[in-house]
Amino acid sequence: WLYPDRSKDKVFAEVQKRVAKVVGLPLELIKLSDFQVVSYGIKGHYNAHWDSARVEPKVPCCTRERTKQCRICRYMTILFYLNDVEEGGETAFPVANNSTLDYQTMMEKDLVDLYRKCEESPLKVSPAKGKAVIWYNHFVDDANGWLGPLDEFTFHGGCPVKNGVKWIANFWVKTTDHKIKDLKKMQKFYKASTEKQPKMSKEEL
Ligand SMILES: O=C(O)CCC(=O)C(=O)O
Ligand SMILES: [Fe+2]
Repeated sequence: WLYPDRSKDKVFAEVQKRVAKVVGLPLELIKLSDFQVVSYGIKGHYNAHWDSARVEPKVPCCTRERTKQCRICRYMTILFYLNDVEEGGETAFPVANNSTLDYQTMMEKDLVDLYRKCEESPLKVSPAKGKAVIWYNHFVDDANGWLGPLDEFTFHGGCPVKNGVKWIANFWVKTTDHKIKDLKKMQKFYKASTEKQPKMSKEEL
C-alpha cells in the first residue's frame, strides 16, 4: 500500500497529477485514494470480484470513517500495467457484455474462477508497460450527483500469468455517500497542503 496524501515522492506526485487530469477529478480526491502495487508470478491470478460494494443506505462508507459495519466505496478504478508480461495476466471482465446479470448463472458457470475460466471472458485487457484501464465502479446518483448504484457489470479479475511476471498499480478513487462532507474534507486537505486552493465548481466535479 502507498498513501498518496503522505507521500513526498516526486514521481508518485506526478502520477497523481496525471491521474487527476485524465479522469477529470480534483487532485485532492486522488490524494485521498487507495493506491496499491501488486506483483504476480507464474500462475498468479486474482479471482473475479467487484472493487466496490452495493449501495446500502443504512451501512455507511468505510471511507474516512470506520464504523463497526461499513461498506467499501470506490467510485473509480485506475489500473496501470507496469511491465510487459510474456504470456497471460490479462484483466478479464466476465460479464462485461451481458445484457442482464443473473447471479445463478454466474455461480453455475463459476465465472469467479478466473484460474480456469479466463478464456471464456468476453472482455480481456492484455497487460503492456505504460497502459492503463479506467472504469467507473458506480453510476452517478441522479439525486445527489455523487456515488450511485454499483455497476455490477464491472465484475473483473486477473487471469493467470503463464510466462514471466506481472506488475500492476491500482488507484481506487474513494468517496463517501455525502458529497458536501467530501468536498469539505477535500478543501480542508488542500488548505493544509502547500498548494494553492483550487476553485471547485460543480462542473469540475
Ligand atoms: O490483476 C489484474 O489485472 C486485476 C487486479 C484487480 O482487479 C485488483 O487488484 O483489484
Ligand atoms: Fe479489482
